[in-house]
Amino acid sequence: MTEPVIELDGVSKRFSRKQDVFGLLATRMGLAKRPPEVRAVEDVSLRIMPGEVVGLVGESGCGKSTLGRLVAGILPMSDGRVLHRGRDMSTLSAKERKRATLSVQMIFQDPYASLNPRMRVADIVGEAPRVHGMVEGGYQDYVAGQLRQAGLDPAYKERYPHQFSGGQRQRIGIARALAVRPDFIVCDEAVASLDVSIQAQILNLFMDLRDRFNLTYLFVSHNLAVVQHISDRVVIMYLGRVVEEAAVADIFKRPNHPYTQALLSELPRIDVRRKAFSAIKGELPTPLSPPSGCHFHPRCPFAMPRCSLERPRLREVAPGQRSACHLNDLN
Ligand SMILES: Nc1ncnc2c1ncn2[C@@H]1O[C@H](COP(=O)(O)OP(=O)(O)OP(=O)(O)O)[C@@H](O)[C@H]1O
Repeated sequence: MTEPVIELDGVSKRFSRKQDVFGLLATRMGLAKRPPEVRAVEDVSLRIMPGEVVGLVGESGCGKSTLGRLVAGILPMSDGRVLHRGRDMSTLSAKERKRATLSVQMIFQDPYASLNPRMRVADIVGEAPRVHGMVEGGYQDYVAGQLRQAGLDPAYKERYPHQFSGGQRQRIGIARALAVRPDFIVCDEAVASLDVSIQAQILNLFMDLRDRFNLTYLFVSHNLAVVQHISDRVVIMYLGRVVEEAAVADIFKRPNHPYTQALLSELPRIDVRRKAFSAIKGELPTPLSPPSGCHFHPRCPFAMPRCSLERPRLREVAPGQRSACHLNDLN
């Protein structure tokens, strides 16, 4: 059986909320409770297979970026394990971990903020492979090759990031990520800040690179049209939990979870039968004190008494489609 490139096993992330100095003193002296925790990601298990593009979708604040950062290893977990090609990242030796960390790269929404403005493009792209002894042939040729691969003219390699357009900067970010030869890339809203025509070019570049280098992607986005275009499989998150996952065609044709249905109803061309959900009721509750049971129940038009009491488990509702909703037990 093929092994997943990335596997998450019960991954959670809690952030402790900052307190002011009086709150901190009161907590230290035992006069006040510990500061409340933000449960950004709760018990997520996921397998991503070689060559797959998995779209990660949900409203703002539901934990997508946090999950992406946990996968990329740039944020420590509170609980759970992330396995890269079957190996638990936390149990690797320092040398092995360095190699595994390089294998999983991240591309961010704001290419400008993620590039050092004082570094020339050649160094932005070439520094990590040079430090890690990955440069094949001459350094200048290696950098030129990496830039070319991302669709940039190597003649500009002595320039600084501010001398490039938004789309070109994102290509620099892509060249930097690819230069250390990853097999898995987390794209966190990687095209969200670009014009629509540039978005299409960058999405096509991601697809070309996947085919050329056998890459696997976790594609974090709140744009359903982009996710539909690029993904093989879609994972829907709500308030830190995965509520549904399925092949892209199944998610868009027959969404199971009421939250997925509500999200899709915001796409204009979706089946009118789902118009009952045309806007998701109410605001996303705070992850400081999420609703009991199914987190979605206060906003769900189908909520039953059980939904506020018991957390629904993700279970298979059709081949390859898993959903966490008590309604499925009524069928
Ligand atoms: N460093 C942090 N410290 C405290 N809370 C945090 C931190 N990072 C994220 N959070 C909280 O964790 C929750 C999930 O945030 P996250 O950014 O992962 O969501 P998201 O779905 O990616 O949203 P967006 O699309 O707006 O980026 C939010 O309530 C956020 O405020």
